[in-house]
This record gives sequence, structure tokens and C-alpha cells, in this order.
Amino acid sequence: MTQDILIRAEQLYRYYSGHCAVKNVSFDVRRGEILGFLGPNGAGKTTTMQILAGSLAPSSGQVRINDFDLLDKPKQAKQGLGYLPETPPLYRELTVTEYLAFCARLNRIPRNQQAGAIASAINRCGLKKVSKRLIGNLSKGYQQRVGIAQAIIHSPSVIILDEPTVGLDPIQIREIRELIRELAQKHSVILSTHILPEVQAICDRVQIINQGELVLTDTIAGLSQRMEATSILVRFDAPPTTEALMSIKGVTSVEREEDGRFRLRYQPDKQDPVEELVRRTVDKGWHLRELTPERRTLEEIFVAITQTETSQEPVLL
Ligand SMILES: Nc1ncnc2c1ncn2[C@@H]1O[C@H](COP(=O)(O)OP(=O)(O)OP(=O)(O)O)[C@@H](O)[C@H]1O
Repeated sequence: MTQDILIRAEQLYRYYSGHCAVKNVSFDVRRGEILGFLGPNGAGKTTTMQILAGSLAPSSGQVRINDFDLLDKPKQAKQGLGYLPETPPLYRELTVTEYLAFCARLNRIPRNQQAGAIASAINRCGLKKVSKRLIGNLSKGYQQRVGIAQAIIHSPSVIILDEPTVGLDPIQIREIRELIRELAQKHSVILSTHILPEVQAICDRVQIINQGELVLTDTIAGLSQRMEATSILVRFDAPPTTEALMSIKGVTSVEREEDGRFRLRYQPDKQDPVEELVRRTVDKGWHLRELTPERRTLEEIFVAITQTETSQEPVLL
């Protein structure tokens, strides 16, 4: 395992009384990256995160953190990892400082370094002005910050954040995303979420999980490429027949819209039909009025991938 790979998950499976929640999941987390773990509810994100964090044993498969096997060397492996579960493990009756002091002891931070670690976590998570308040009285956004503070208190190389913005208002969401970006300067981050724009806004790389299987791994740039146009909308003054449009090389389907426009679909990596369409328009006198490429949204890609029947092979669009 090279130094740049901080987590390596290999062929993870997890069964819940016969139901396979995680199927053959393998991936790496590299130094300095924010990896988005994206999937609909029930896809297996939390189960995978719990396995990585060592709080749930896989039915089979292996996790190495900083080159320590999570099963053989759990203490050393877990030292490299901070975990914010979907429901943060907060004690509402403790103040922020008291709670973080407890977490520092739990993470076996040497006694003479505990005060420094607590102060640093408080600072980095923007908790200074609420450090003496009871956690139960804080807003959901601040409680989430406390949850993140406990995940970074021992300076792990990787932080796992499971749905960190669920239940927050839009301003809190922006603040937590900003905090995650700041944290990523020092730690690698795995961000588990079902929110596509969140991945686009924060992550470098994305993995999509559906029904327990990874169905796509790509960079955010690669994902943007997948969003390139796969259809165009065209309007003519003297419209041709649908059949005439279908006969253009590269066109895979033609739909007539109610407003008289046509939607021509094509495969992005195959023949681009636009040049021939324009040539024919001129030759046949169709009088082209409008030609608009339609970009696929991330949502459409997500739906296309996750609605595909689960197959043995990763589905690449
Ligand atoms: N303790 C459990 N016992 C039985 N089935 C479980 C258990 N935990 C999860 N499952 C099932 O395993 C599958 C994956 O669940 P998981 O919580 O990992 O998904 P998820 O992607 O995190 O979804 P969500 O965002 O809704 O939590 C689901 O079908 C879920 O019902």
C-alpha cells in the first residue's frame, strides 16, 4: 500500500440476516482528497461507513487504514480515523469543553496534550463562543460542529462524515460545507451523502453506491463530462418528418414537443449528429430556427445509474 493511500477497502460484504446490504465494495481513499460516497436512502452508505470506522464488522472483506488492518490492529488503525456517525454521539448534558475532554480521553490522547487538542478542535470548528454551553442547548448546526470536533480531536489522517448536513437549515449547510473544505486541507475526508449538489460543491472524487454495490467511480471533472449534452432541441420553420430526422447519422431517437420543437437524442461518445443536421437543413430547406444542446443534470445521471438493474459489472454511462 503506497503512502498516498490512507484507506483501502477490499471486497467488503455485509449481510443482515440473509439480506446483502454491502456487496463486493472495494475502493481507496487517497491523501488530501474529499471522496463523495453518494447513494439513495438504503443504498448501504451507513453500513459501509460503520465498517470503515470499525464499529461494524464486515461479513467478509478487509479494511486497511494507514496500512494497519482494522481487524488485526484495531487500535493503530482507528487512530488514523475520525468518524461522525449519522446521529452524532453527543452528551446533551455536558458542555462542549467537557464533552471534548471526554473524547480526548476516549481517543487516548496523552494527558499533557489533551488541553491543546481540545482548544485546537474548538478553534477549528468555530466553537469558541459556545465552548462553555451545554450541548443540548445548542442549535443543530452547532451540535454538528461539536460532532465534527470529536471526529478530529486526535488529528486523524482521514475523517468520515455520514450525512453531515441532514436536518440543517440552508445557512448552517453552507457553514458546515465551508468547515469541511477547511478541514480537508489537513485531513482526507469521506463524505457520505444522498445530496448530489453537495458532492459537486465539496468533493474531488465521487463513488456512487446503489443496492449495496458501487456503480460508478469518477472524478468530479469526469462526472461533469458525463453531464455533456446527449440531446438537442431543434425548431424549424418548415419542419421535416420525424423519420427524416431519425435518418440522420448518430440520432438515436426523436421526440416531438408540444411547442413544435424536436428533441433529438444521441450517444455522447458516438457520432455527433449536429453537422449532418445542419447540412440537411440547408439542402432540404427546413429553415432551422433554433438549436439548443441540452446538458444532462447530475440528477439525471444519478437516476440513470441507480435505476439500472443491478448487474455484476459497474454500470458506466
Ligand atoms: N441493523 C440492521 N438490520 C437489518 N437490516 C439493516 C440494518 N442496518 C441496515 N440495514 C439494511 O441494509 C441496507 C443498507 O442500509 P444503510 O443504512 O447502510 O443505507 P444508507 O445508504 O446509509 O441509507 P440511509 O441514508 O437511509 O441511512 C438497507 O436495506 C437497510 O434496511
